[in-house]
Amino acid sequence: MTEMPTRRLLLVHAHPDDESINNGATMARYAAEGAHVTLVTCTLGERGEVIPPELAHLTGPALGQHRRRELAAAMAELGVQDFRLLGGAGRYSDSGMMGLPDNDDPACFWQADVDEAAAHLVEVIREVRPQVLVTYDDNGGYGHPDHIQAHRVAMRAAELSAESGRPIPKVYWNRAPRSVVEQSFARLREDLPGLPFAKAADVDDVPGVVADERITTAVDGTAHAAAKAAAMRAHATQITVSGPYFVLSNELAQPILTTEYYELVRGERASGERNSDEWETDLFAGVEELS
Ligand SMILES: CC(=O)N[C@H]1[C@@H](O[C@@H]2[C@H](O)[C@H](O)[C@@H](O)[C@H](O)[C@H]2O)O[C@H](CO)[C@@H](O)[C@@H]1O
Ligand SMILES: [Zn+2]
Repeated sequence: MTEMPTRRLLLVHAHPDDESINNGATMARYAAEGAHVTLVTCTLGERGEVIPPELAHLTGPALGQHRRRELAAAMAELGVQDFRLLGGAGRYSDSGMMGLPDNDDPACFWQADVDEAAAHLVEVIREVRPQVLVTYDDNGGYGHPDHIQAHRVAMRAAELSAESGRPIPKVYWNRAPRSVVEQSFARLREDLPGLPFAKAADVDDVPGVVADERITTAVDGTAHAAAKAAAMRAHATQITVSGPYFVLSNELAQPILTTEYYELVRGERASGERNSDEWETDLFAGVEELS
């Protein structure tokens, strides 16, 4: 059995595309640096809207299988080889946007038993033994049921791991500092006339936007900007990219962030001081001393 790399990162996401949007630069950077990056995706996004007209016929399981191929293509762009579906392909289906009757589908992730779903994730944690876990905040970033459930399952799995004597040293939520997002949108509004997009989204449309003070960690992935954009392009049913900007099927332009931001919610900041002005610059900072 080949020796696992010293540094091991586990990310838990709701649909194919979330990993590239939220963490594409971080994943590419750590994979390039030799860390073991494991992605667990909870559904195949079977209820997603489809952007390209020539693919508009794809719905349900056929869309899910297509998005599974998009995910594999995106992982190739990021250099990530370990990517899995929670409980195996098709175990949990896309729940649709909050409030829709789709949310009541017994097979959808929103209806999943959290402990049962977390047990599938604990199996991955026991195998990979990650020092760092990344997931969404308790609102799933923007209130989508699958994102909220992914948060609940990831945090429950971290709790179960700790209870069994295998705590994950550091747990982070995806975040975006309001000042950085506001500056990015100011540039976007200036550039908008030259883009193939008609409208800009609002700052608060960006998942996980919080006051700068909530941010603990900024991972500079600028060197991997091209890989992140290519990974987002690979999710062609969901994302259209133009330069440093993208739209989802709602056609509202957003900036592609290549420094990606996090809030440490379990474990100790490397500096050992909470609320210090200095942001961590490495998710693994201090881990060696911890594990
Ligand atoms: C980024 C993300 O989580 N996308 C989800 C989301 O898709 C959005 C949804 O279709 C919405 O109605 C559109 O306006 C928006 O543009 C889409 O991004 O929800 C889908 C259904 O659950 C999911 O498949 C998709 O991955
Ligand atoms: Zn999603």
